[in-house]
Amino acid sequence: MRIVHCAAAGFESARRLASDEAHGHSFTVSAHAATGLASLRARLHEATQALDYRDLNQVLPSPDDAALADWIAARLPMAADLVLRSAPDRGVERDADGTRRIWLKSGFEAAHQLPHVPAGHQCGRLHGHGFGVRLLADADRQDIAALQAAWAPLHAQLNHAYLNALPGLDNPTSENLAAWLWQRLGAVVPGLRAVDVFETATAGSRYDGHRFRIWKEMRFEAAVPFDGHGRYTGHSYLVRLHLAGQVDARGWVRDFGEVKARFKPCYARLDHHPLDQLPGIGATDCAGIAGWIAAQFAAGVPELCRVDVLENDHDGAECRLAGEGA
Ligand SMILES: Nc1nc2c(c(=O)[nH]1)N=C([C@H](O)[C@H](O)COP(=O)(O)OP(=O)(O)OP(=O)(O)O)CN2
Repeated sequence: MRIVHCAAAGFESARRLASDEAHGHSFTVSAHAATGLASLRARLHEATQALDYRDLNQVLPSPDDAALADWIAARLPMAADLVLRSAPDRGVERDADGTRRIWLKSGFEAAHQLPHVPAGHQCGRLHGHGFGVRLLADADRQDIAALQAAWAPLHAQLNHAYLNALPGLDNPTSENLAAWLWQRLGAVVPGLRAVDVFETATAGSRYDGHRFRIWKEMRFEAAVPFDGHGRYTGHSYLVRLHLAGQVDARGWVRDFGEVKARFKPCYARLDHHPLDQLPGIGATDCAGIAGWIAAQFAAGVPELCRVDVLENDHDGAECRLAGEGA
């Protein structure tokens, strides 16, 4: 089990890239590091403040997303993974070892039904979603324009379609959709690293050519000690459970609904409670809460590979288990 702390910051800047007119962005960057949360927060803030309301071409010769992530990483005192977002649909991930992946987010609106779910399951009925899709590819081998070009014909095929009618998608679970997209994009996108499918605002699946990782999010409201003098504060927490594995005969790793149902007893102990009174909890920061949830939940769900807990839009922690850098 490995705890990774997360901090995030934003900056508003202008830049001009080779093919562009000068224009502005609201950038956000989140940093993920195993040690030194206070220093991570402070130095991330310092680095992003140095870019705020700046002409980025005065800072870097070619301030593309990957170069900006390198610039910020060089100003952090510890090894950190970064996720930089230059617009809602694009950005770059930079691992602590310098590996960089660009990402493009898009979506489509479609109808489907899942033919292999148990009788009475809501997803056996004809229904639909505004699906999100995120493509990740090596930054040194791909650019956003090439990803957009590769995605366009697939968008045309999926948007406003009945997914079950498309060849190869007779069982269109999030997992099968991610694998279907991977098969079609792999041939035309050298350096493709992963395909994410966001089925709802709270659930989705990643396929990286080898394994699936699904996630389900829930929110809970809780109190935590604020200082050493008996004062409490509270947060609306987000918990994101990740499960990794292969798909079964139903076409999923585990039903999102089952993940939620299995989490229910744990959820009941968190929601509308003071977290310092949970039996067995150590620290009540996000790291402590994520570790506590992982310990409670992992026994019944061997596919659990990561638990994220965020106390607001900026601050959180990940508890990484087997196969996720634990
Ligand atoms: N592993 C998977 N599980 C489920 C899939 C899937 O593709 N892979 N799909 C479905 C349904 O299509 C469903 O619409 C989405 O599931 P769920 O998250 O349970 O939906 P809700 O919006 O009802 O979730 P709440 O958080 O309870 O509002 C089911 N499972």
